[in-house]
Amino acid sequence: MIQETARQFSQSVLAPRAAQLDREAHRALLTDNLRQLAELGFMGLTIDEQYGGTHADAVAFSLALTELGRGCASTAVTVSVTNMVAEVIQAVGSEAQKQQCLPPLCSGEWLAGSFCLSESGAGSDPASMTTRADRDGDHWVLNGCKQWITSAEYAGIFVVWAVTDPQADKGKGISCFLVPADTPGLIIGPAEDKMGQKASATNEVRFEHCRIPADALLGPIHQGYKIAVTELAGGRIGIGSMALGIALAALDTARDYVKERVQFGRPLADKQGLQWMLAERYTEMEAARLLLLQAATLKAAGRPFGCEASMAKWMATEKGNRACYDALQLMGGNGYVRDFPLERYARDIRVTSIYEGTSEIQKLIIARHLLY
Ligand SMILES: CC(C)(COP(=O)(O)OP(=O)(O)OC[C@H]1O[C@@H](n2cnc3c(N)ncnc32)[C@H](O)[C@@H]1OP(=O)(O)O)[C@@H](O)C(=O)NCCC(=O)NCCSC(=O)C1=CCCCC1
Repeated sequence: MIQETARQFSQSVLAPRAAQLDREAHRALLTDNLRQLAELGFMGLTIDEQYGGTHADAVAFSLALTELGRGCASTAVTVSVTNMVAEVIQAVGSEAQKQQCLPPLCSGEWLAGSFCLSESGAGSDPASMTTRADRDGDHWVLNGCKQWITSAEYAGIFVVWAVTDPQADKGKGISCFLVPADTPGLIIGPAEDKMGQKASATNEVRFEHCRIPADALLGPIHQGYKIAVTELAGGRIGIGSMALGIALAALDTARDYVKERVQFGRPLADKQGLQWMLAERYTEMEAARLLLLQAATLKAAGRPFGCEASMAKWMATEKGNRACYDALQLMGGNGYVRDFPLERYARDIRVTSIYEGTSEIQKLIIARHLLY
């Protein structure tokens, strides 16, 4: 039911608006998409009903993200990150923090949540972050700068990682905090001018003597890094699922095109070389789908799923990029112009093998599971 609802919304609302969102980096349309998705229950998919969530599982989350990715990547990534933010609050938050944050996130009162982990010097290696949280009486004081923060300019709540024990071994002195958007000292920089996913804002977020109460600590003190890597694994299912959706949209467009387009007196679809391109790419995306569903099934069952999530993300994003490349190639010049959506799909999918852990980081995680 969730998959079908996502599919219908994606086809009827997201896809017709996606070109305009892309061309104009159209925040108002994105906002409208997000409000409607919140009403349909997509902002707290795995959150308990008592907090306003949909109480579905990771499999439903994956299926939904694939459908949303087919329609509009800018919208899909915002849904994926906001669900990840809601999940971390549900997983490690106190009862008061859940009551404070989850209903507004799930209902759309807060348009989005932001996940503030990366810094300019701490991307693939987030444990080397330098943002500090220093205790001052009944408060923590945040100082530092986060980069590549999805949705920062319209997020209602920020989950922020900062060093609380600079003397500790690497990764052992980091804690996690909840910071509402209107907190003095939280400063949002201008949005990056990106290659794709243009309607989704990506900002720098600075903390300048940003005072938050002691009870803004999210989860146990100094355990923040473990919380981050655990949540990233779940987020990778979302990003991989979205990449699958973008790739399938590209392949479906190219498949329809080669059936119509006539060259040398026959439809392009009759050329075996082009048939094989489609056969290979659809097969790879089917493999990605099964890996994603395997990772999601393990997560839903409460079993370890980190390696499987990395395998699924690697497959969906690397092969998805290849699928978009080939789909564009199949459409020739028409793939390269904005009259058709292929060039947007190719730009939108590119970042999926970079963010939420690069393909190289996914292989590092997989290799660790295989070898140690
Ligand atoms: C895996 C990694 C490459 C390397 O980890 P290290 O070697 O530093 O840490 P290591 O020694 O592996 O681990 C620390 C503790 O943590 C436990 N644990 C790990 N995974 C898990 C897990 N899955 N579940 C539970 N525990 C886990 C580990 O056991 C260890 O605990 P211990 O100290 O032994 O008690 C990690 O750094 C990583 O992943 N980078 C990519 C970051 C990256 O992906 N950003 C993306 C930022 S967000 C982003 O890009 C977005 C883009 C747009 C959408 C929103 C987000």
